[in-house]
Amino acid sequence: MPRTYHFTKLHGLGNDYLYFDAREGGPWPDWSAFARAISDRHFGVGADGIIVIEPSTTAEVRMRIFNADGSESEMCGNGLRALAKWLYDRGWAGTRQLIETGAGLLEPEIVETEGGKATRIRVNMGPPRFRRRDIGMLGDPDAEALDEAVTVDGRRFSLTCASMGNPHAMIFGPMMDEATLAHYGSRIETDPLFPRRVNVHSVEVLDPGHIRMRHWERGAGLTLACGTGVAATLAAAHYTGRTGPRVEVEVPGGILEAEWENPPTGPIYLTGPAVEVFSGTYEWPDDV
Ligand SMILES: N[C@@H](CCC[C@H](N)C(=O)O)C(=O)O
Repeated sequence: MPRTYHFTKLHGLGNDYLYFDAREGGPWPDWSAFARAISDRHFGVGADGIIVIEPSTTAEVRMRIFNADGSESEMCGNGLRALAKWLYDRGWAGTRQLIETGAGLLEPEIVETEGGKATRIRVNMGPPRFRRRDIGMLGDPDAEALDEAVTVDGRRFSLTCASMGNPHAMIFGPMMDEATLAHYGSRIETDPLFPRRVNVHSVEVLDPGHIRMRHWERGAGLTLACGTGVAATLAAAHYTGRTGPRVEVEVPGGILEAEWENPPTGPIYLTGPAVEVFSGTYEWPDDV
C-alpha cells in the first residue's frame, strides 16, 4: 500500500528543502531513497534535498539532512535557519532555540519577524575545524588542510579546506562561471583525496569585508546558497589572512552576513533570511 507523506517546502536564499515532521507517527520511509525521488526537479517535487525533523532528548528537535542524491550530511546552514523559522512560526519554539544536528548542538535565534512570522535568523554555527581528520581527508589526520592541491584535466587547483561539521574545499581566485565550477567541482567532489566527498566553492575576495562565491555541493550540485560553505569560507579566509573576522557574502541567491567570534577557537555566526513556500503531500510506494 502506498503511503502519503506531508511536507513543507522552505528555502534560505534559494537553497531549498522539503521538511518532514517525523517527531511522531511513522512508519517512515528509507529517507535516502525517498530524498532521491522527491528531490528530482523533473520527476519529483524538486529540491536540493530533504530535512527530517526528529525528536531530541537534548534540544528542541533533531535535524537530519539528506542531499538530493540521497546521501546524508552532518549539517545544513540554510536548512537550519529555515527549520528555526518553521518551529517559531508554528509556536513550537521561541526566539532562542537549540537544535541537535550531526555537527552538534547549534543555536539559532530569530532576530526579525513580520506579522508574527520569522523573517531573519542568526545562527551560532559552532567553531570551524581545519585538520584533515575533520574534513575526512587522506593523509596525516593532525595536519591542517589549508594548502592542498588537486589536478583535474591537467589544471591544478589550490584548495583551502575547512569543516563546519561537514567538509568544504575553497578555491580562492576569480569567481568561476557555473559551467566551469560544475565541470571541475564535480570532479573535485569525488577526488580520492576526499573519501567522504567534499563541497566545493569558488571564492573571490573583493575586499577584507566582502566576498563573492558560488557553490558546487556534495550530493546536490550547483546550488544558490550554502550556509555551512559560507561559514567555512569565512573561517578559511580569515585564518589565512585574506579577510577580517566579519564579512558580507554574496552568493547566487542573495547575501549572508558572517561573523567569527574570538577566532580561531570561537563560533561562527551566520545571519540571513528564510522563506516558507508551500506545503503538500507526496505518495510513496512502500515496496521500494
Ligand atoms: N546547503 C547546505 C549544505 C547541505 C549539505 C551539503 N551538501 C553536504 O553534503 O555537506 C548549507 O546551507 O549548509
